[in-house]
Amino acid sequence: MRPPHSAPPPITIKIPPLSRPSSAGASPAGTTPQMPGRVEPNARMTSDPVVLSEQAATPLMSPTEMTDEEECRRSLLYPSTTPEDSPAVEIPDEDEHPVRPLSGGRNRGQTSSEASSSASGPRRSARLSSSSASSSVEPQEEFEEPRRRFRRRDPIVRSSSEEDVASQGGISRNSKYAQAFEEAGFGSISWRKDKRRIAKEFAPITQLAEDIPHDLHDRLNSLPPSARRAGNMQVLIFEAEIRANTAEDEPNAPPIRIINEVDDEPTPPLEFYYSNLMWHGKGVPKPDYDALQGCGCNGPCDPLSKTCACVRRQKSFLDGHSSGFLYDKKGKLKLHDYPIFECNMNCGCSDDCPNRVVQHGRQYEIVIQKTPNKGWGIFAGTKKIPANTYIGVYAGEYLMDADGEARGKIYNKFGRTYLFDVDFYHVKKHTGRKEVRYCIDAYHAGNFTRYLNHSCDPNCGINAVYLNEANIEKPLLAIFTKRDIEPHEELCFSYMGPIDGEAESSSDSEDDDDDETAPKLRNGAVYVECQCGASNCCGKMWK
Ligand SMILES: C[S@@+](CC[C@H](N)C(=O)[O-])C[C@H]1O[C@@H](n2cnc3c(N)ncnc32)[C@H](O)[C@@H]1O
Repeated sequence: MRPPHSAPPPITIKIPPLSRPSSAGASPAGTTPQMPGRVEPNARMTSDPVVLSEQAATPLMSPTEMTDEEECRRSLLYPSTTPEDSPAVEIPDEDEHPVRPLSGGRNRGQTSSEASSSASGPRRSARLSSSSASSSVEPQEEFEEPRRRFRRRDPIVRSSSEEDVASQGGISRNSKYAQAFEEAGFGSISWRKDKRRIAKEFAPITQLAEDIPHDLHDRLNSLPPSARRAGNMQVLIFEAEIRANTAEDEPNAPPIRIINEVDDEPTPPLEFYYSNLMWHGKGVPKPDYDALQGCGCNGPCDPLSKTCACVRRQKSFLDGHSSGFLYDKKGKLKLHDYPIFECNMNCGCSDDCPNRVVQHGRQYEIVIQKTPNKGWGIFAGTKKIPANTYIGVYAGEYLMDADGEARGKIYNKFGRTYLFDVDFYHVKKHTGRKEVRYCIDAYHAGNFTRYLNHSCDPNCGINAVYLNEANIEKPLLAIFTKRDIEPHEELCFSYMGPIDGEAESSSDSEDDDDDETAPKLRNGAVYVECQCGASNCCGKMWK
């Protein structure tokens, strides 16, 4: 359970730390993520052309001050819990927290009580966003009821249709077997009639932010750096963790390699749980399956269909700029910056439907590689990646915006941001709400996309995509290439979102340091000069 909301300072979120001191209060060597010289503003990545608000933040700290700051960070990120906050056993209910966006299932990690009892590790943060406003909005739904891990399900006999189940090896409803089953207390259902119910039963489980596992990194971080480096162990374990944690939702994705030819840091800091999933924070509603509309197509959907519900829904969000689905026959994106509505678990169409791309996962090799001046980045592998190819989902914690704001202030102290505002134009238009309601934080959980650096001339873009989610305010953030990517070329997107107007004046700078690359203080937040190297570089990553 999370601590009481009343406790100041404003952060009331408790996330299980990935790195945890072995004894109370002390952080052993290697447990604290290092942030050599990279400093970020309280900025958010954005996909909409919105001006980012510059928030108060502390300036860069000296190493000594950083050490002193650790206790502060811990108390902010992982406030201590009272006994009533930490029930002895919490058993999640799959009904209450169903689905996750990408296909496949995953075991849950620790319960929140286990997590809170071990909380204390330091974290860094900052935020990425698709636009920039901020707001604290009343949650639609809260996970406050006790959760049960197991629920009893009445046994059922599944049959796809009355006519042909027997020929497929199934049990027809009229067969003697079905009668025997029913006499024994088993019900029977048919696919045609009970499609939605069956889909819901097999829907993926919603992951909760409070359950983000951290034991693997805790163990690794408790080892001295020399031990972690022996035999390339840290790299091998990092790469293996990626494979293990994505095996279900990206079974066909080429393996991700980690390369550093710049310095001797073996991998990025061991500070997050590698996952392609969305981990729901407090107050964030579970995915809405009930209102999720599916099409009734058989086999692959026809993009020219006049009756397919998914074609019609997609069309209604295209403002006449395209027709059919947003993917062509090869699964390439036809139009950037528009929301994508893929066929979903309530659809009758087949798995090879052209409107299922993101849900099939990454198909191209990518590499996590250290850059000389921007920290870690994402690069193409040995093969060219064609334009308009799906790369990955910006995975992490789905948070209420107010929680993102609070985290952002802490993250500023570390100078890196993984917060991303979900502030797409179509969401604002659809809801009539200008404020950002949710954000995604890839600091504690996320995938390789958290290493995508900013470029003023980006070769990738971000589209809102809806898989198994009817809530227009909760899309996934899918990254697509915007042009052909050469082998070994770095992949970047714009942290400012699509640039459709003049960048905001930087006259509000509080620091007129002559050194162009020195971190700048603006309204208390620390900014780093953009190092993208593009010919049109405007020198900054944030509006
Ligand atoms: C989302 S992280 C990207 C991954 C990051 N490089 C890392 O090592 O974790 C954003 C941070 O990367 C760095 N960064 C990204 N793009 C940059 C750029 N164009 N110039 C300088 N630093 C950049 C900044 O420190 C920024 O806060």
